[in-house]
Amino acid sequence: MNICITGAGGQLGQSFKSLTGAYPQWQFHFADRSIADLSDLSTVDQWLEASQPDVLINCAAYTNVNQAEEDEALARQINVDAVEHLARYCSRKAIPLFHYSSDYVYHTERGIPFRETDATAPKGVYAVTKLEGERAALAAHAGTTVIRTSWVYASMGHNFVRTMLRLGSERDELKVVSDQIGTPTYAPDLAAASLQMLQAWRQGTVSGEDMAGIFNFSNEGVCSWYDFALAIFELSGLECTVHAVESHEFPSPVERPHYSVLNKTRIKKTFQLEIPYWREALGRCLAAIGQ
Ligand SMILES: NC(=O)C1=CN([C@@H]2O[C@H](COP(=O)(O)OP(=O)(O)OC[C@H]3O[C@@H](n4cnc5c(N)ncnc54)[C@H](OP(=O)(O)O)[C@@H]3O)[C@@H](O)[C@H]2O)C=CC1
Ligand SMILES: Cc1cn([C@H]2C[C@H](O)[C@@H](COP(=O)(O)OP(=O)(O)O[C@H]3O[C@@H](C)C(=O)[C@@H](O)[C@H]3O)O2)c(=O)[nH]c1=O
Repeated sequence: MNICITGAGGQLGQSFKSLTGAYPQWQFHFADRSIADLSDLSTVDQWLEASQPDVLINCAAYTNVNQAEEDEALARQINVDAVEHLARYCSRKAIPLFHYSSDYVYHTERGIPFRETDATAPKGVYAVTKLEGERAALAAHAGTTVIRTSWVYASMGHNFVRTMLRLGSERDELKVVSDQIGTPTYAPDLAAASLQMLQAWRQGTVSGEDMAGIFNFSNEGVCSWYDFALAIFELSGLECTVHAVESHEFPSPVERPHYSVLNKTRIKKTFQLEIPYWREALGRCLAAIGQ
């Protein structure tokens, strides 16, 4: 089976790369932006033609939440138009498409872990385009699997863990928001779960129909960004005093949700997944970084 993966240079894309050894029965084809540029669909089509996917996994996205406010056209091109294009291709070929979305699409004041069927109310260009991208993909191809995830980090790339380690080594004190609650997701755990889903489908324990649609996924547990920062410094042994602040004390052009914890019952039950606790996953990430 040919598994083709876009956005190979990102956190999730690289995490898939690190797991290929566990699936010797499958052939993986990775494309970063230099091979398949989602803002130039002819390069995407050429790569698809050459690699002939049996499954397509889209890890490419415009993910800079603040910058997206100024780059709306590009964010929409990558997070919506290109996703619809990929979904149309998968529909024509009758192959599964895996695509990723964000906890930021929910953004309502529910205060109970969000189920996939709950109302959405995204704020800001990034979150709005992520929701539009999900909808476009699901409308174009019934065999689309959308995984909504949150607070993704890895030992490489741009993420909160690496930012905290950098700032913590430069400063004695940091201010971190304590009124935004969610769950971190270690990118290799998300990649591993995605491959377990495909394996269940391939082995016939889960049908293509049951694999399609929207699923939430994050690590287990709940924390604020402040708690997350404290854990990063505690587990890495780096000394830095962290002050809990409210969101308005860390000004940003985009409002983040105060609560975006995901209910993961659907993915756990459908695929019999055991999901690691966020602090344990953070420990593995810090070990991989060498902290
Ligand atoms: N990061 C997070 O906190 C969260 C991410 N998600 C979603 O999970 C998915 C994976 O995110 P993650 O791996 O963390 O994100 P990253 O930002 O680490 O990776 C995104 C990748 O997309 C690539 N990309 C951007 N523009 C293009 C383009 N025009 N053509 C081809 N590739 C492009 C980037 O390439 P380059 O390296 O060249 O810039 C980058 O490698 C995304 O759908 C994201 O929206 C959901 C919730 C949280
Ligand atoms: C660096 C820093 C951030 N913060 C706050 C800002 C923000 O509310 C929170 C996290 O910072 P980030 O820059 O990682 O935030 P952000 O880029 O909004 O992270 C989001 O990225 C997109 C792609 C997603 O889909 C989301 O799930 C989420 O991971 O911490 C502080 O309070 N103090 C700091 O020193």
